[in-house]
Amino acid sequence: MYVKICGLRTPESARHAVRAGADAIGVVMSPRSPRHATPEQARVVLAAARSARADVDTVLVVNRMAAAEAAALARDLGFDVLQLHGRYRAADVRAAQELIPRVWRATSLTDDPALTAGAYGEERLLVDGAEPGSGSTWDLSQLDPARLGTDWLLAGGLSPENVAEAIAAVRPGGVDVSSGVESAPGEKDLERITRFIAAARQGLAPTT
Ligand SMILES: O=C(O)c1ccccc1N[C@@H]1O[C@H](COP(=O)(O)O)[C@@H](O)[C@H]1O
Repeated sequence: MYVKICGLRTPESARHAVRAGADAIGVVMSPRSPRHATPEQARVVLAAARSARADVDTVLVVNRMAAAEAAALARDLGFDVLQLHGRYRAADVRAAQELIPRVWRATSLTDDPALTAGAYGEERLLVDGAEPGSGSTWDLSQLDPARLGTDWLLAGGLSPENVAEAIAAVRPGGVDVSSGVESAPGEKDLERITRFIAAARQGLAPTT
């Protein structure tokens, strides 16, 4: 099970997430998010994550930013992957891939009821709730995993307490969390990060 811990802004939280076993770490650059990072914070987080494990996937997460602008930002800051939230077209994904080949498309059943993995040429599809980064859960029973293959990522309101159940329900290739591993908006809780990764990997509900 591939695990991404998102919304990191400090070197301590980045190192911790990677040492605890995260496959990917995310930095959010979206001014309305409580996790919005500056370019300098992004550089520090990337260096810390890579010092813990050189081959960790580093992901720039943006919301409704022009795709070419986001791709240039991801390339210039040295991210491995660009995660696009918003209503993009296949042409936007292709344009972004000219600058950074690894692009993940994040969408929801609300924005894209006919969800199909790879439909826009993205490396990975991330299926989220309707409000990215809100921590809100959504109705997984509305999803038809048969359309999604095996490599898609599930997000939206996941936490150490519910991730095992969510995985059992829809069998994603990976999971992504932001709010659910925080003690307050934008404040990562290292113990919750450890518990989330363990629960996702073991498929067991963790004890509190
Ligand atoms: O985390 C954010 O603040 C954020 C802001 C804007 C776009 C995406 C964001 N995060 C991504 O949202 C989902 C789920 O987040 P949560 O666990 O429900 O808080 C996840 O893909 C994050 O990468």
